[in-house]
Amino acid sequence: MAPVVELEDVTVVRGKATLLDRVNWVIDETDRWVIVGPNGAGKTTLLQVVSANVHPTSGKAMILDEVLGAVDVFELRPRIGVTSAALAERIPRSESVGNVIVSAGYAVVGRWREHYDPTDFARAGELMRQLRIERLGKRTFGTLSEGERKRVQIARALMTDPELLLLDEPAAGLDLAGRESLVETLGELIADPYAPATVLVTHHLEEIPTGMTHALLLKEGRVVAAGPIGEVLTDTLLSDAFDLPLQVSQEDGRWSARARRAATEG
Ligand SMILES: Nc1ncnc2c1ncn2[C@@H]1O[C@H](COP(=O)(O)OP(=O)(O)OP(=O)(O)O)[C@@H](O)[C@H]1O
Repeated sequence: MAPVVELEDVTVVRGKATLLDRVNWVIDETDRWVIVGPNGAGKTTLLQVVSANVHPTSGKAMILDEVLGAVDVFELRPRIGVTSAALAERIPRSESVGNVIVSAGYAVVGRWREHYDPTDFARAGELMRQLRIERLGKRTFGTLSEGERKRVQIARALMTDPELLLLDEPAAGLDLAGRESLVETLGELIADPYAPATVLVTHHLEEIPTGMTHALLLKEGRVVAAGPIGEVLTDTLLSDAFDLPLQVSQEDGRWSARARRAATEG
């Protein structure tokens, strides 16, 4: 089975800045990846490459069997579900939740005169149930809480039955209960063997749902480590990525990290 994503020495340069530096990465169909790294490490840039929104300056990016640069990205993008703060900002606040979700089929934000089939609405309804937002269908996006908005965006990202799902900091800005509830829902989603290959970007290990299989650590545009999650989220590698002595723990499939306390005398 061909990988869903294959990056070979992908480098992205803007002016004098190297945002990604010779990144090699393979995502297989059943993989659920988490990308962790400090602010400015290049996480969002990496997701932009994988979502066919940024082309590598050099290197090769193969996404869903297509080579970036040699494919019509407008055909490729509907095959990839994305949630990000930047995308959320483009959603009209006056749009109903149902329309925010169903309009993903046309890759538009803001429903206008597109035609939708009853199956589209049935699919949107099913996703709203899965994301536990079925009661919000008629509400406008602008009236939702941050947690509800995140769920609507995930439902929208899944609307086209994507082959790849990219979640850029899905739990950012949520309170503790909201985070825990969303992390639980994400865990349920990715536990489905038919769920698409998934990549989740986060700053916080506490936001990693159970069932994530792999992790990639980024620092200054470079991959510090990539592989099975248990081999990557270690004290040593995470401390290296964040330039801070860290202690990582895992319990019941959930992760956390905190600064290691300096040894005290006496
Ligand atoms: N067009 C650009 N020109 C120059 N530098 C850029 C440009 N776009 C992004 N950068 C820089 O590239 C680096 C990587 O940015 P990116 O947003 O990918 O990081 P990130 O890991 O997602 O960060 P954060 O965790 O803060 O969201 C940052 O230092 C950013 O300032």
